[in-house]
Amino acid sequence: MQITFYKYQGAGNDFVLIDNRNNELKSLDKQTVATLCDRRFGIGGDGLMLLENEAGYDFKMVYYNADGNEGSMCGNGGRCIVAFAKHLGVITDTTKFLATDGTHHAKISAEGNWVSLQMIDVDTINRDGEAYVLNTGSPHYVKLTSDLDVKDVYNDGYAIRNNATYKANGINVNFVEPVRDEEGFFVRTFERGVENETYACGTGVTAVALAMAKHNEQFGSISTPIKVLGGNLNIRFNYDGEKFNNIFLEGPAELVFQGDISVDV
Ligand SMILES: N[C@@H](CCC[C@H](N)C(=O)O)C(=O)O
Repeated sequence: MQITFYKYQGAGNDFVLIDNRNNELKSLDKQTVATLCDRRFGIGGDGLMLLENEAGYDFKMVYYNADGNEGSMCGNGGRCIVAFAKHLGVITDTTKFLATDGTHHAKISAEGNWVSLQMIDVDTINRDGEAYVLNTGSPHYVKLTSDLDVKDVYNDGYAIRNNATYKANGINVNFVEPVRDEEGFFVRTFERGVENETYACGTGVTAVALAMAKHNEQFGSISTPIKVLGGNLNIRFNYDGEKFNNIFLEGPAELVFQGDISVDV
């Protein structure tokens, strides 16, 4: 069967998007998703999303990681699917959609390339040694480090993601360093499901911003700029010393190209 796909990127985290409102794709098997996301044998992407109809919502986001498994929440994917929904005419400038972790509200700029996405509230941050472990829609490990620009993120991230604690369910591993002479942080992430470093991870930078507020005992209404390999993101939230709410992940979401490809379904 021939399908039309759209390739989006948000700060270099890239995705294949498909409009499945007519439910033409009844199911996508693991191998088909992995091949579509393959950078040599397919379109290429860190993940694949289906935009589907859902009663009571503007749309539903169905997210697969590049390895073909259905993933948990993807923050940059969420921002990209909002831009896609605007491109399709499903929404105008605000939206309420359903994802695997629940309801999300978002706003998109008039030009359609800047998305502010509300993330789930967070009330638990655990420790694993010096690292912080929390769930922002996907599970994240956050570790402060130095010399992040030359760090071996692939090997160090792989070792943590595959250690005895995390191997079975996996975890996304974020390394973070404060930016010198500027506000905010530089973050590099080894992503579960891609099983490699990506250029950005939205739920990851959200986890970093919350963990760093706890680490630095910063309370109230907070805005945290974060640099990643693929650009700049910003996280806004409230922290009362126990719970984090009104969490917004903000950044670019751009259509790169579109095309047709044949898939076995
Ligand atoms: N790139 C994503 C994270 C996607 C989910 C993740 N790989 C997982 O299933 O653990 C983001 O922007 O949040």
